[in-house]
Amino acid sequence: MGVNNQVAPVGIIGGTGLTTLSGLEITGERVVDTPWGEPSSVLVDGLLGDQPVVFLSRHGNPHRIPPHQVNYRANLHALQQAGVRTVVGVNAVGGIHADMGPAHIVIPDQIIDYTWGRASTFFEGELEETTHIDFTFPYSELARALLIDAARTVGCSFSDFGVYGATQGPRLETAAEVRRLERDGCDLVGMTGMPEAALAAELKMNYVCLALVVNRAAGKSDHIITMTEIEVAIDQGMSGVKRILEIAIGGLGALTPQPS
Ligand SMILES: CSC[C@H]1O[C@H](OP(=O)(O)O)[C@H](O)[C@@H]1O
Ligand code: HPA
Repeated sequence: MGVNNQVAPVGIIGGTGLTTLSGLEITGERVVDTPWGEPSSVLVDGLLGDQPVVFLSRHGNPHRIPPHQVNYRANLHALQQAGVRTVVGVNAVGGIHADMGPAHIVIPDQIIDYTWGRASTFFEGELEETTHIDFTFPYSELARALLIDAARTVGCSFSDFGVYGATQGPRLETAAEVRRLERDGCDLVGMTGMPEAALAAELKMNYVCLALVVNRAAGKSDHIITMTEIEVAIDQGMSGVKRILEIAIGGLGALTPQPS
């Protein structure tokens, strides 16, 4: 994996708080279908600066698809068909690590999957051979480096590491569940990180997560979690997420696909 001069569109999957991407100069919208069903939203084609982008809203637009019912396979397949080689998954998360409070941005380096019952692989049905992809490093290190450099330039509060614990949802966790996640080594908790990351890897796409902490995880503050505090953190932090994307996007577009 490296960089080249051929520009491919970058896929951005927007999550909670990023149903549309302001700043994207929209050039078109496509309703697409895939062998795995319909993606969550239309594909929005546009330019972020000079860089072609394909934007997809993970929970639909308006936000209506809960995390356990997102058709992750259709979303990733649709982006691949659109020529995307690199995908940025933007995620709202709960912070477990003490330094990861509301409006903090995290570019995680690892993930633990606690989800169940989701369609989590393209390798099923009548196959010619069994395939086991390597998933040691679930996020593209080159893409992470670009986001980390961009976050430094923005000067926002961010962490360049973090283990994302992907829970089933749609309910939030109990305090004891969060303590277990912490013992397991999770720094963040969200509901959509998997199988999105693994499906991108199966398609040999570069995948990276750009996470915005929108609340302290259950039991990690002196109050229960409210949608109001989440909305406040989104208002405070999403502008930083967008600035990071704007700065990193050209470099992300130049990344080549993962080697076979
Ligand atoms: C209380 S908000 C929970 C909701 O937000 C996150 O979505 P996304 O990762 O798409 O930004 C989380 O995973 C849940 O789906
Ligand atoms: O606390 C949380 N838990 C799971 N997913 C989340 N998405 C935002 N906050 C959270």
